[in-house]
Amino acid sequence: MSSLRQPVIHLKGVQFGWKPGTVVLDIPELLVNQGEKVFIRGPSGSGKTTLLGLLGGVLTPVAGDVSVLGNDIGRFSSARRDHFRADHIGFIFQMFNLIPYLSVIENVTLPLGFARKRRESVQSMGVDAGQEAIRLLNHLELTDTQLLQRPVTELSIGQQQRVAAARALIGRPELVIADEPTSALDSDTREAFIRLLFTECEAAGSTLVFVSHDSALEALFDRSVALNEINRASQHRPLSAEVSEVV
Ligand SMILES: Nc1ncnc2c1ncn2[C@@H]1O[C@H](COP(=O)(O)OP(=O)(O)OP(=O)(O)O)[C@@H](O)[C@H]1O
Repeated sequence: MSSLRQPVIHLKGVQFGWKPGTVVLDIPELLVNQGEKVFIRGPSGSGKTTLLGLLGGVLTPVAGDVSVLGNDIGRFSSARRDHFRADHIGFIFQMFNLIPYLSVIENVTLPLGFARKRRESVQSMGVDAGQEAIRLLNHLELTDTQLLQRPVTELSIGQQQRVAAARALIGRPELVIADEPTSALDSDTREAFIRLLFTECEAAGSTLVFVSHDSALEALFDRSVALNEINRASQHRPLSAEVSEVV
């Protein structure tokens, strides 16, 4: 059951370890409200990507609740989590994960093939998938029509990053998760990208969780969360022996 008043993310008593007896994350509570743009910072190896894996239902906690849009996704079956992720969450990965043999537009429309809800969202706008991809790409300042037909491998890193953002945003997912998508860019380009991303998240009503170790970016966001401050595991407290490995 979901309602507009529920937070988009609510982690409660969440623990995760990659191996039995080890703990990477031990987070008593984390709340992110609808429409917030939250920056999560932490040094390399502090568990930022692991946290995003839990939020996206790619990983499941060994203890606690991972509630996304009012759904305790840690208790979903793997297939249900895959559907939930496709329908409700847009990801921007550090390495972008674009498909090299597809064109720019095909890369952007790709998630719609797996996500009925996002497909319907595009249909409800009275446009087709290709038109919506072009609209988003134009908003992200990729306007050269010839470039949009080309394989993504022919694009610069900054251009690929904006393609990855358009792919995450298409179909207006409620949650957009970005994992260090600016690390390959200079600081001016980084900030310009983040501002474009904010504008599009606001237009779509999407909540944004953005992870980075680059604290120069945090002032741009509504809120900044230091992972080490909310994560008791950063004090190297071992998990209880009965905790089993998470696959
Ligand atoms: N697939 C995995 N199997 C085992 N251990 C892992 C795996 N992925 C990450 N880890 C470990 O979990 C810890 C947190 O890693 P994670 O990638 O979440 O950190 P991070 O904060 O995102 O780092 P970075 O900023 O370098 O990307 C590290 O000690 C890492 O070695």
